[in-house]
Amino acid sequence: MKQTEKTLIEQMKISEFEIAQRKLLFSLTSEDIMLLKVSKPLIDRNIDFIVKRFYELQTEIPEISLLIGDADTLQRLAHAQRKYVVDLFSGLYDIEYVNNRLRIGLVHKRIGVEPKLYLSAIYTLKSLLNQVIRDNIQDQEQRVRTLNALEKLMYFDITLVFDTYIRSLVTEIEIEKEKSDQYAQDLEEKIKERTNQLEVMSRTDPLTGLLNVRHLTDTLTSVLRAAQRRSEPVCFAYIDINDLKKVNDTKGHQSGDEILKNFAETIRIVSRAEDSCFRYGGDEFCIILPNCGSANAIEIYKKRLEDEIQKRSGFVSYSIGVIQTGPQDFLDPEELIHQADDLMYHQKEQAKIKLQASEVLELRQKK
Ligand SMILES: Nc1nc2c(ncn2[C@@H]2O[C@H](COP(=O)(O)OP(=O)(O)OP(=O)(O)O)[C@@H](O)[C@H]2O)c(=O)[nH]1
Repeated sequence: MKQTEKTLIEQMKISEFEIAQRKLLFSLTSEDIMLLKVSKPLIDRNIDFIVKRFYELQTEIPEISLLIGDADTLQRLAHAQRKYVVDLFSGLYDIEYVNNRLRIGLVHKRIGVEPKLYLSAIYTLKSLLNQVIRDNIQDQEQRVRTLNALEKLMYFDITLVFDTYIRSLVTEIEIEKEKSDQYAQDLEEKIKERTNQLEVMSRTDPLTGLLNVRHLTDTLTSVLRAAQRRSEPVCFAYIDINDLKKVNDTKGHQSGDEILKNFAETIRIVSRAEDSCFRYGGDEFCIILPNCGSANAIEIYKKRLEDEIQKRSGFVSYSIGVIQTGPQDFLDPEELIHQADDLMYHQKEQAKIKLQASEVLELRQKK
């Protein structure tokens, strides 16, 4: 249920029982109530004087005068004060009476009437009422008991006003706390998001979007451990683009970049979700192929790679070295990388020798 759907009395959890308890707390008896009720005609006769004098005294205090602000507000307040004085001597201090007192605390908090100003106003009002009672009730015993009853009722009222005033303060603090909790939560989420972005950035090669070499050894170590537990083979492929320097020198560095990006995309497309693709650096790439033997790596993976190259860019020449480790004995990550690199280099040399031989043959045939 929304706060605005509850009355102030409900919000403050003040029941008939609670009102009776509070009356008991101040020894506000039915005899007191009777005495106040009996004084009603006397107060009614003097009400204009009481309210007028009350505001004369109140507006002499600069702080209060400033708070009241203008003649219309003063008139509205005087009207409310008149009603309060009448209520004080109504003899009816029920739920509605309590609700009106509770509302005062709320309004005071809202418009910034400090407790000291409220208490001084109550003191002024009580002095004026006491004066009227003293001047007009001849019977000494009745006069003393009426003054006493009025004092008890005004204390009863003050507690109600303070209850809502304090509750308003607490609510304000709770709202601020909620706001700052929300702010802290938002901040935490932003930091988490930013940390994730930074982590992804720290793991990614900016040109190709593949993983960078920083995490190669760690990834390889955990893949090898998992493979060891499951007795599965792992293949490691080391790839180097051929003659990238020539491309850079003849077509420009940007063309070289395009080749690297295109090749990285090709690797990504042909790899499975469980494969990890790295740009090792420069024009070198590595792929970890878990649960894959070298026959599959060469017959299936390499074939898919070549098909995709054909499909995408036509031609890019590369050298590749694929080393299988496991499922029984496993090389350590450094050795695996080293062997794959060696094999790639050997294949590159072989290809160069083959190319040179075919160029010599071509030249001879031309002659
Ligand atoms: N465009 C471009 N070129 C790069 C980048 N990183 C490295 N290179 C170039 O790639 C070339 C790699 O050199 P090598 O692998 O020694 O030589 P290569 O020309 O590929 O010849 P082989 O490897 O012997 O086939 C160098 O010329 C580097 O400048 C890059 O991010 N962008």
